[in-house]
Amino acid sequence: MEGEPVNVNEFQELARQALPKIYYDYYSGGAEDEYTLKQNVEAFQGITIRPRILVDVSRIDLSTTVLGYQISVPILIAPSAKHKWAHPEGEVATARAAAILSYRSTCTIEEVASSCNAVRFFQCYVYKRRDISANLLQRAERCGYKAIVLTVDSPRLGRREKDIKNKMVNPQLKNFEGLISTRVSTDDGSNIEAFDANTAFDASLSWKDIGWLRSITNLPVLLKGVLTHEDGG
Ligand SMILES: Cc1cc2nc3c(=O)[nH]c(=O)nc-3n(C[C@H](O)[C@H](O)[C@H](O)COP(=O)(O)O)c2cc1C
Repeated sequence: MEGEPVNVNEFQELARQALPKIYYDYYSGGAEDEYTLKQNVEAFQGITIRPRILVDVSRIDLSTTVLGYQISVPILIAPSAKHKWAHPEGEVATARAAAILSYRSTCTIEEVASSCNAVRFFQCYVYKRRDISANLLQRAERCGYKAIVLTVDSPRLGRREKDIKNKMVNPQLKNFEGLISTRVSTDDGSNIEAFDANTAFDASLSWKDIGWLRSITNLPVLLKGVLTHEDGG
């Protein structure tokens, strides 16, 4: 690549060169032949902007509100796990921009909260050990996160084939220290999958549990991953 990177694809190429393959594959890979991943990229390319002409754009204000909170641009970074694999500052740096902190972040809820005053939300899963979910939610609330984002589209982790091949290692995540060991070691494929499938995710999670979640937090609960209009209705 010549000169400074100027677009996302060029940054991705730099990341590919800089990161150990096992981490690069984790960030960039998808599940099951990466079929949906490819479809998402294609669908995005199919979106066209219809610019209107002769509109005064000399002063542009992209600020808006989300859940009543003012944000400077209508961009939120989706929760994604394990940022410290890419940069020593991890989620603390991401949160300076705009972020929904992942349940499985590599910085703690508290570290990210004290890094700056951005509006932030906390993403959670419901683990079989409900006390763990309750503990993390209460910490997020205490630290001033404004909403809980419950991921509802992954009762099981997608079958991420690159992670299986790379025998992806699950680290001990600091948010869970003293609560549960997130370090799992099997010789059989991705350790992340092994942890989620065997130890962590409560696959019985259903609508009735949303009431439970709302009973343990005063924050608004948003559902992340509603995929059909039947579920949205
Ligand atoms: C490396 C990586 C880690 C992710 N970790 C999480 C996570 O911890 N929690 C979560 O709810 N979603 C997680 N996601 C899913 C994203 O939030 C998002 O829903 C998904 O990537 C689809 O959006 P996209 O098409 O813009 O990538 C992760 C995605 C990636 C690529």
